[in-house]
Amino acid sequence: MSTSHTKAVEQFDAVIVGAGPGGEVAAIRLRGQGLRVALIERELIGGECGYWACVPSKTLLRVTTAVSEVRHIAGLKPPPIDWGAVSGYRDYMVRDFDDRQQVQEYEQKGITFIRGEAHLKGPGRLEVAKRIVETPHIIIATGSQPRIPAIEGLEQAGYWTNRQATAFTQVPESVVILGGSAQSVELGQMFRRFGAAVTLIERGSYLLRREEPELGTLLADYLREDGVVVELKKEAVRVEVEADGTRVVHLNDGTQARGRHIIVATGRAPRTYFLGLEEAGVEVTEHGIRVDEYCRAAPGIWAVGDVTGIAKFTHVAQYQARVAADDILGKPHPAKYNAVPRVVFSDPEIGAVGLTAEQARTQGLEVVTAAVDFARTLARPSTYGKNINGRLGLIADKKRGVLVGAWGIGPEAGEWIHLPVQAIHAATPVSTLRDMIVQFPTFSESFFYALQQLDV
Ligand SMILES: Cc1cc2nc3c(=O)[nH]c(=O)nc-3n(C[C@H](O)[C@H](O)[C@H](O)COP(=O)(O)OP(=O)(O)OC[C@H]3O[C@@H](n4cnc5c(N)ncnc54)[C@H](O)[C@@H]3O)c2cc1C
Ligand SMILES: NC(=O)c1ccc[n+]([C@@H]2O[C@H](COP(=O)([O-])OP(=O)(O)OC[C@H]3O[C@@H](n4cnc5c(N)ncnc54)[C@H](O)[C@@H]3O)[C@@H](O)[C@H]2O)c1
Repeated sequence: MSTSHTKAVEQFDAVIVGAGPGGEVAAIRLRGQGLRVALIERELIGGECGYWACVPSKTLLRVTTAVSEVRHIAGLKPPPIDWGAVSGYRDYMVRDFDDRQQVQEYEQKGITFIRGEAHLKGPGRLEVAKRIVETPHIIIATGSQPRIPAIEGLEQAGYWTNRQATAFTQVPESVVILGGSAQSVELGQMFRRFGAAVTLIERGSYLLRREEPELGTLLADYLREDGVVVELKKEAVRVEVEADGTRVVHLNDGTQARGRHIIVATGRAPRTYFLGLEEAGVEVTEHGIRVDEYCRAAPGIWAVGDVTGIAKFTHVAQYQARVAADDILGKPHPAKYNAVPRVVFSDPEIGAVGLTAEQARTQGLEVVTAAVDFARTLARPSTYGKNINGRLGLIADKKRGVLVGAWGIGPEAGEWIHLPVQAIHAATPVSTLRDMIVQFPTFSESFFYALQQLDV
């Protein structure tokens, strides 16, 4: 019998913790099959992606890319940037940090939305906002947060993460960015093109450490052409603030970088600390919640998205959400990650999928590669504008006669990289791909020419 001290227990078929891209897709898919679903979110529906990551950064980058595109076209002059209008559109795209309409839409769908931070309280039981919910199926979709390196003076000096770096109201005069991967490259080029002086500090020997090294080298050249100072093989060891607010970042080679703000973009850590996961039998490593190929983390618990640390992309969070939801619905199919697209929205864009040549060799494959230089091979670059170039590389397993990886840099790479994405996903034989007809003059023709070169 319940007393005034005992909380009423609410029962659901499934409870999803975190309403980022992963949590949203899982909730809608399960509700679509008639399950009683609760969706718990401690901040805003849409997660990091919707407010402080993909959406604002791509909205802002589109402006600087469009202006730059004009520079390449004969007879056009770059228009001035109206920052008020730009930031107004960014604010519209992040819904002015207001998700009331989303809450209503979920309720109309019959999903119970609960605002608050969820804590696991035993098998199938969660506490949130002074409510107790029970369910046989919990999906953890709590995302990731910035990994802050231990650098003397950094905490005292203060720093920006992706949150401040996508929600800023005035373009700073200068920034120093720590890290040299997707976040830093996108933010660095964006700030530079909005007029800030930018220094980017990466401890590795090339940018985009998970990609084909050639991509990082080409990208560094493009960033330097924009005026970004790219410092490779360097690390920050100490930070101090001068009287006028300038942050001075001392590097391990005795040099320094100076800026009004420091942006920390040195990777992201899983958001797991408050959930009580270990007690529930979930294994948590520094990369995230360990899951099997069905996104199962423990009996009655699934995990999807950044919190798994498998591949921190919105489309992967959404894919894993479909995998976990289908498992719960009794239609299991294992997750496959061999054809995940990885796009960096720099200018020119970077697209990649599958293995690098080095990774393929490490796996013992009989690796053959081919690469195509756009300006030398295609008609599209010169019809697109002046001084347009790009490159596409393919990596194949000669023994199986299929592609296992691809990388590209050039205008719209984020679109045409999906040709190899589909080929790798479907394991289409190279001999079949070679017979494909590709529209003239497009950047996609590079795929056709690279295929002809492959020794498969
Ligand atoms: C600057 C930047 C740009 C990016 N750009 C892209 C891009 O262009 N394309 C792309 O694919 N990826 C991009 N990413 C990565 C992308 O943002 C993430 O992969 C994606 O947000 C992961 O989705 P998720 O659902 O796993 O987590 P999140 O989006 O982090 O959402 C998790 C949600 O869970 C909530 N939560 C956490 N703990 C609890 C709790 N205990 N109780 C209740 N709620 C909780 C959080 O408040 C959050 O809303 C970018 C990342 C950054 C930092
Ligand atoms: N377009 C996109 O899809 C997109 C854009 C931005 C971010 N993301 C995702 O967000 C996640 C986080 O991105 P990220 O770029 O922060 O992380 P990352 O883990 O990809 O890269 C971090 C980089 O910081 C460097 N680094 C770490 N500590 C350092 C230090 N003390 N000094 C100098 N360099 C240091 C590392 O060598 C590495 O190159 C990624 O997994 C990425 O997939 C995706």
